[in-house]
Amino acid sequence: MLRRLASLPLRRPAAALLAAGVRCISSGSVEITLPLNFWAGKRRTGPEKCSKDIVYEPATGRVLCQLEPCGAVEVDQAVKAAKLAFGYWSKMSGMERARVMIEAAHIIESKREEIAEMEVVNNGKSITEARLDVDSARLCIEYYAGLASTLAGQHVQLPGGSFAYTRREPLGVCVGIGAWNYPFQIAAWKSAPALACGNSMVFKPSPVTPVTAVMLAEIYAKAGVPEGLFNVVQGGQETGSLLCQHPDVAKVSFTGSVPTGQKIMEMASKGVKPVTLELGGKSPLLIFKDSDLENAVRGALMANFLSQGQVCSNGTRVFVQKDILPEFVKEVVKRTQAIEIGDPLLESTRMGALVSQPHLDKVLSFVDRAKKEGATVLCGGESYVPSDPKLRGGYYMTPCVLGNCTDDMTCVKEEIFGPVMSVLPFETEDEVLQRANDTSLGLAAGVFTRHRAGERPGDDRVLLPTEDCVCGDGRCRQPLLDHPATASQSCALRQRL
Ligand SMILES: NC(=O)C1=CN([C@@H]2O[C@H](COP(=O)(O)OP(=O)(O)OC[C@H]3O[C@@H](n4cnc5c(N)ncnc54)[C@H](O)[C@@H]3O)[C@@H](O)[C@H]2O)C=CC1
Ligand SMILES: C[N+](C)(C)CCCC(=O)O
Repeated sequence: MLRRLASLPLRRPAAALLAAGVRCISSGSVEITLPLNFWAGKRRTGPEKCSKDIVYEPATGRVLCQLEPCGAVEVDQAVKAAKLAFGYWSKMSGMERARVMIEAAHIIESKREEIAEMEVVNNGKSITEARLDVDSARLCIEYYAGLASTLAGQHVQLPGGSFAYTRREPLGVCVGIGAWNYPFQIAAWKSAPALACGNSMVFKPSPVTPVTAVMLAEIYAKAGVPEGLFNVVQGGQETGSLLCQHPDVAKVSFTGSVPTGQKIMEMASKGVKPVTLELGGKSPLLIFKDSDLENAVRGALMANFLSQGQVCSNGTRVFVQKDILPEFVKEVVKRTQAIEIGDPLLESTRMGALVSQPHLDKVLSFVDRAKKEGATVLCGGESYVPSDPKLRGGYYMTPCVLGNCTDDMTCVKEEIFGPVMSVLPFETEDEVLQRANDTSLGLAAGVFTRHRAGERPGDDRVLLPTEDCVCGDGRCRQPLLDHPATASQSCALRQRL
């Protein structure tokens, strides 16, 4: 049950309050007492005897709720419920499944503000970002609903009039295990494809952010999925292991850190279960001197400070071509210092709180280590106490830009998962490509330039397949419209490669 500690003078429906410009909840006002597990169509309490984990509100440091980690009995009940639901759901046509999923998407749309607010209260990110997360969850469910009825097998003609055919069959009970940075969105991104294909799911959120996955379970139930189709069990490592090892689980989909991903792959391999892993990153962002500086600066800020920097695909190694380094750094630092930090439920806030005190400490210790290893703090990198007294116990820090970085520093090699940007100068394209690729955490990459590879002034290599070549040679892939070379020069370039 969501209870207001400071109750509103007049209890009005959320929509009416919003229309009147009044936020329904405020940081420090929410206490969650409803059970957070959900299986066979209902919220459930955890085991009677268990040591409860405390869940905190990042914006204030207050206790938000207590978590009852599920043990073997509860995990088994959830998997059994999912197995039963699979029997019904897997026999429905794609079109029938799509109808229910579209209904779930409509409900998400109607509850956008409520879900976003609870995400903020539990995770600490700003309300403007949380709303986009809810939209992305809804869009994902809509997308896979659209795909559900298109899943089809193949017909293969064999000699003598015989034929063979293939069918796309669902696997059964799938397990989803999520990280804390996008709690509602990860639950939706994992469940939507699984459900569209006819599977059922038991989802385990991070014990740090248990609140909104249960809201998704209620939404699916309201939309009309069979009881037990999408279940939520709460807990940490032990509950997660029980799920991965359960004999009735057919597949595990995981989002989280590399070390945990390795353990999950190992457990799943013992049961010969397929796994999908979305793990950490230390991605490069390449900024060439010919780029639009305004675009590049905005890109670097987004790629480092979205969700307080707690995004796996963030471009945290920012390689900047030497010629524009001073100008780029000046602008990035100026704008980083202007980022509004504070109450994540306020519309004006651009950066909320990090997810927990231990995580904040870890991020700050990366900044300390960077200093010891010779990096220069160009701005930020310190814990921050907002002026509002109710936020004083929250987990805030000032976003940080590190200069004088080198490739061997810890801040450049390891995933920090916080608002810390490392800036690294480079001279040539070959050099930066080699350095950018020199990582075992290469999840994503970004490039800012006005020219594609092979088109940069002074660069005569042909790297990207584009439109038809002016020379008429089918294998030649020089761009037709903007290539400076004549037909014969273009062929000559190709031959030199
Ligand atoms: N590639 C991607 O899409 C994303 C990757 N991440 C990565 O996740 C990390 C941060 O998230 P955390 O929640 O701290 O990661 P984590 O790996 O500590 O935990 C992730 C989930 O795994 C569970 N878990 C932990 N040990 C387990 C075990 N032995 N068996 C089964 N489940 C277990 C946790 O309870 C949690 O639900 C970062 O490294 C980040 O890069 C986060 C979000 C997205
Ligand atoms: C939603 N998005 C694209 C910003 C991040 C998704 C990956 C992650 O969960 O960290």
